[in-house]
Amino acid sequence: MAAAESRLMALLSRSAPPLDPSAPLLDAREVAVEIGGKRILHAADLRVAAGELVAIVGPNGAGKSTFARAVAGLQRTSGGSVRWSGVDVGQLPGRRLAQLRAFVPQRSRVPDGVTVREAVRIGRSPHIKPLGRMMQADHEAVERAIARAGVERFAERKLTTLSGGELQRVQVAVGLAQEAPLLMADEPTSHLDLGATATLAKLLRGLTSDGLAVILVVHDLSLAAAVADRVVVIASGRSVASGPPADVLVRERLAEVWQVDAALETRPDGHTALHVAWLGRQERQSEAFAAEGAAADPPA
Ligand SMILES: Nc1ncnc2c1ncn2[C@@H]1O[C@H](COP(=O)(O)OP(=O)(O)OP(=O)(O)O)[C@@H](O)[C@H]1O
Repeated sequence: MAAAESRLMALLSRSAPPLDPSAPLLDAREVAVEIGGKRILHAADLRVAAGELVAIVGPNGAGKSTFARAVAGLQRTSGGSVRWSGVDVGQLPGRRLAQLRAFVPQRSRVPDGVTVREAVRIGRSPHIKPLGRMMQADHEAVERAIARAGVERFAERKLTTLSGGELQRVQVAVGLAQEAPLLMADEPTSHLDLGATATLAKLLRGLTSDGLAVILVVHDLSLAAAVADRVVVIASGRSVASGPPADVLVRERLAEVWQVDAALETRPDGHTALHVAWLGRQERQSEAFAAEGAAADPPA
């Protein structure tokens, strides 16, 4: 047998090592990523267990999406380790990985001519055998995902005709149809209005009540504080803090990482708010001085 042929046979027959149910669902340590010879991610850690919702937060360009893609096995790493139920991500063939985690991307290519229902069916494909057909259970999973993400109303519409918020909910439905034990979503609320954001927050929390794990990359810190069991802060390509939102999103850290004067308020009834000095103390003072000056100046 030619060498290339035997390599192909080995690849096709490659079976992944068995998962270790006692290991964390996801255990990522000191993950580093280089793109085009440039270090994008230096060292980021993330551990997630079943039933947990972990929010990844951090400033623009900090490396959150790169980290999420790296742990999902969608981005080559240059250092550290990523293990899913004890197995190195590099040893998990694509279909196997797709049965462990669903990934809802921040942006995705919208193919021409595909309806919402067809897109959600594609999300179910990791469960369909190669050259196989969808079974009754697969159709049911697709309909469940469509209903749970609240996209029934436009299920027959073409993806290209949807608004940004509608498309985002469809992407969540595509992820849900995968019925993986962990759902990762990169900024799934960036186009959603207040009500749709609250609905999605309840949906994600509901998944954890069903024993699933959720990783949410999100900018809205008050939302992160409301829904997450833990937050991981990424700054300049490193995870710099991890823990319960009230412990991590403290005033000093908000000032250090986001350079804003802000404080998170978490009330016992579950309401959260981020109080931000939007214009900063100095600007507000100088504005006050300007106003005082204008009042003192006699009209010309
Ligand atoms: N393919 C690429 N080529 C070059 N640079 C890249 C590439 N992908 C990401 N980067 C850079 O890596 C850094 C981290 O990007 P990433 O998208 O992970 O940040 P982020 O924290 O998710 O940002 P945001 O909150 O703005 O979405 C950014 O400076 C980005 O420009």
